[in-house]
Amino acid sequence: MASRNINVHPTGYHPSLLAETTFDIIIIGGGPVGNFAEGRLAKAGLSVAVIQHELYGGECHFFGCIPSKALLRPVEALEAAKKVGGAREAVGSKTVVDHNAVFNRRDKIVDNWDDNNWISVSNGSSGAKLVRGFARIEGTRRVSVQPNGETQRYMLDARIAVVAATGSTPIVPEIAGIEELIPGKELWINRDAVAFDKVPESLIIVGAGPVGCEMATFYSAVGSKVTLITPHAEILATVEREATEIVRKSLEAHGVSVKLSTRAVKVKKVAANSLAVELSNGEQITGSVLMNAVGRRPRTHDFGLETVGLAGGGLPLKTDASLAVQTPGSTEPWLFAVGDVNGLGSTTHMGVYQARIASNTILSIAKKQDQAAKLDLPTGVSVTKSKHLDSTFPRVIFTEPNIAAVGHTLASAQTAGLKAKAVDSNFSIPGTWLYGDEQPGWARWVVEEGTEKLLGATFCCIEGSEFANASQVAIMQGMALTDMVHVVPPFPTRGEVWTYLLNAAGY
Ligand SMILES: Cc1cc2nc3c(=O)[nH]c(=O)nc-3n(C[C@H](O)[C@H](O)[C@H](O)COP(=O)(O)OP(=O)(O)OC[C@H]3O[C@@H](n4cnc5c(N)ncnc54)[C@H](O)[C@@H]3O)c2cc1C
Ligand SMILES: NC(=O)c1ccc[n+]([C@@H]2O[C@H](COP(=O)([O-])OP(=O)(O)OC[C@H]3O[C@@H](n4cnc5c(N)ncnc54)[C@H](O)[C@@H]3O)[C@@H](O)[C@H]2O)c1
Repeated sequence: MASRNINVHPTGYHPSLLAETTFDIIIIGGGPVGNFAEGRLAKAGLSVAVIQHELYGGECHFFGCIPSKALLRPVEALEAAKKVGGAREAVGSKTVVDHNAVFNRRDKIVDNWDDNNWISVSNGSSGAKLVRGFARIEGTRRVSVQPNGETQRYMLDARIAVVAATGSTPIVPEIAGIEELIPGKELWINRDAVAFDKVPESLIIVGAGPVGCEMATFYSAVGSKVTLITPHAEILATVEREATEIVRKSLEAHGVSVKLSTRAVKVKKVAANSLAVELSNGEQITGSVLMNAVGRRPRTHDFGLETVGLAGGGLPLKTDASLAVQTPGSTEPWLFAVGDVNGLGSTTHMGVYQARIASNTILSIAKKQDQAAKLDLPTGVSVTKSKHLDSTFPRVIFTEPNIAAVGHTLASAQTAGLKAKAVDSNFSIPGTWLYGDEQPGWARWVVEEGTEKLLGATFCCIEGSEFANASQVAIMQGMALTDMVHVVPPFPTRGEVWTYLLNAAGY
């Protein structure tokens, strides 16, 4: 990340300063998922150490969700205002947001990449001990910490459990010549894209998943000439096609050149600030920066997993429904894996859900070990099993318009062997006319034939990030359309699309 100073306060949390080296719980990774587990376990009365070698708050807080949404929200607000007569005249002829103001606001939101503030907010209220350094597993319930820039490893022991919350790292695509590019300048990963403070003249994004599409949305909205490349027949390949078509057309209307069904195979510097990229279909394109957005893999390499008979090397840590990892030779679970490191729906919200379940399991183990007297067990500690994650996994993609989805798409339901049908509606409803003019929008419920149970939902509309929440509850409760008829959204809101979906299904 060439353009920013990162302040990780290496000295304040050195392992040599620890008064004790045995804790009830050791959490490895201080991202949002480790932060959640730390709070739930330490507040209940367990002694907890959390080991973090980079910024406390993790990828999400400093290089993922938070800065990317800080960049995207002003774009969304401008797009929404442009759709409402009265507000439209007030914002005038502006087609792009003021990028300097957006960057300044983003910098404040991420505390200028200094984690002091987040340490005092999150770690300060949890009561856990923060230790700065790189952690490795060194056997059952044993962990070493290597401070940044040092070779010595300090040993810590856990009485009850070790929680792996180490997140993920970007995959590097196979593109000939990519190793010649200067990281942070000519070659971006997410860290560069969300932390940059200038608008590149042109940006070539490889990969059209959530990261690629969200960054294409932002950089095109501030005037960069963006090319988005995907090997799939449509962007956002795992989302309902009708929704992704709306988003692609919106990107194209904002000047993004979308290259479908092709790959970047070769990159070459042709001049200062100029790269030439060859695509697998023979096309040549140029741009000043190449952004790698082809996905992430669990951070399990160089993690000592072989010392407990497990494979690392970027493979996910496999868990049971309690988020416990089975380790050869252990009868009582002691290793837990939560968040991106287990590969089960790599988003902050799913990681935090898993951390709640894992923490409850750990607290239940602590209670069994006669520690109940010292524990202040939270209500709900008995919930120690996660539900089948694929069936209810909610996701939001913060493009223009947003896509909010939960559970199955029609295609994924059919692939899973379910007899499913689609019920669709557009957003031509009174709530939308009031919300703004000429808004794109589309919604789908995926319903099981015969039982009429809801299996999945997708909503694509402006400022639509919260739309899938009610459908998630319906799926979780096993609700059928016959029950959903009695759920009444208020008039005149865009939430009434629920009623129009019921109409379309014949209810
Ligand atoms: C650009 C971008 C935008 C995103 N937007 C969203 C969004 O809007 N909503 C959403 O839900 N998700 C989003 N995500 C995904 C989200 O960031 C991740 O799912 C989330 O950060 C996972 O949290 P985590 O705690 O598991 O891992 P991380 O946030 O990666 O934190 C793990 C931390 O552990 C540390 N660590 C790793 N190994 C060790 C070790 N051995 N010793 C010590 N420390 C270690 C790392 O330094 C890291 O900071 C986005 C991701 C990206 C890249
Ligand atoms: N709003 C959100 O919740 C949000 C936003 C951003 C990221 N995330 C999460 O962060 C993680 C990373 O996101 P992402 O978009 O980087 O990964 P992704 O895996 O979701 O998408 C990457 C895409 O790149 C494609 N791809 C693979 N190799 C390629 C190549 N050589 N050339 C071109 N395309 C290639 C993949 O098939 C895939 O479609 C995901 O788990 C995502 O859910 C979430």
